[in-house]
Amino acid sequence: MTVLIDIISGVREDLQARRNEVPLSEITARAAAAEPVRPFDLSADFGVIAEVKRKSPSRGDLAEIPDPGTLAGLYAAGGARAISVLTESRRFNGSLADLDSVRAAVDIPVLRKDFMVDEYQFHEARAHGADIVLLIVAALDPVQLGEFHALATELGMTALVETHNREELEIATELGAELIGANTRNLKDLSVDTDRFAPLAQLAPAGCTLVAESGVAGAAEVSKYADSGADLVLVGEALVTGGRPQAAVEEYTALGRERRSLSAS
Ligand SMILES: O=P(O)(O)OC[C@@H](O)[C@@H](O)c1c[nH]c2ccccc12
Repeated sequence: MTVLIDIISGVREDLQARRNEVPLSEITARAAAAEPVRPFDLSADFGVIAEVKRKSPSRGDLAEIPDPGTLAGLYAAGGARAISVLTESRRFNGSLADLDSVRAAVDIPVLRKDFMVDEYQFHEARAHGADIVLLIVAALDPVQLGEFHALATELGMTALVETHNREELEIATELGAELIGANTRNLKDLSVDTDRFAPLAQLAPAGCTLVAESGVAGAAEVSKYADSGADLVLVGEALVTGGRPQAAVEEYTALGRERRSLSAS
């Protein structure tokens, strides 16, 4: 069984438990009553989506993060464009409580980073204040992907449509996704190869906002992704383990902007 299928079966079990506590009718009502969405400006300058990530299936425990709100505050002070919060519990040790504390601590958009496979999770994301949700093309059939994209949009959220290869990028393009992620980590075997970004960036539709996901260990990868056309970089591990979250976000943002302006001229 691939890692992705395995993760999703755990996600479905946990979801069933939450659903027994709070039925769909109740979660949709909570979503409708939630704080308004913070719009994510797709036309802004190069930026960093900074992730709150405690653990990962490939690397195990990364950082304790006793207070995700405090970490998010440092990211925001460094100029992060959005905060990504892992809410998957079994492999990433995340939670909706983390999403709540981050949303309360900052005033920039917050991404619920999870394996979204059921309509319930979108209402739940919004009920917990999410402004952006992740849609993983590899995890969904094209019909579901279309339905979930429409649902996220209907709820006012922006969907980050994550791709890993040419075929998935074509599906994201067909969908009309405005925010497309190219993940250099293959979710089927978890290997990262930063060289995967450039060929995908080449294929991205004109006018979309492109996010380079995974594999940023430091400035070198930020430059590499920006030079290949990334509008945003999504960084987890390096920020939670590096000990200087605010300075690193500042540095990556400045560097990416510089590289983008060089490649534009
Ligand atoms: O820690 P990294 O290598 O900076 O990666 C961050 C992010 O790209 C990664 O957490 C991620 C990308 N897509 C995902 C989907 C599910 C869970 C996690 C992810």
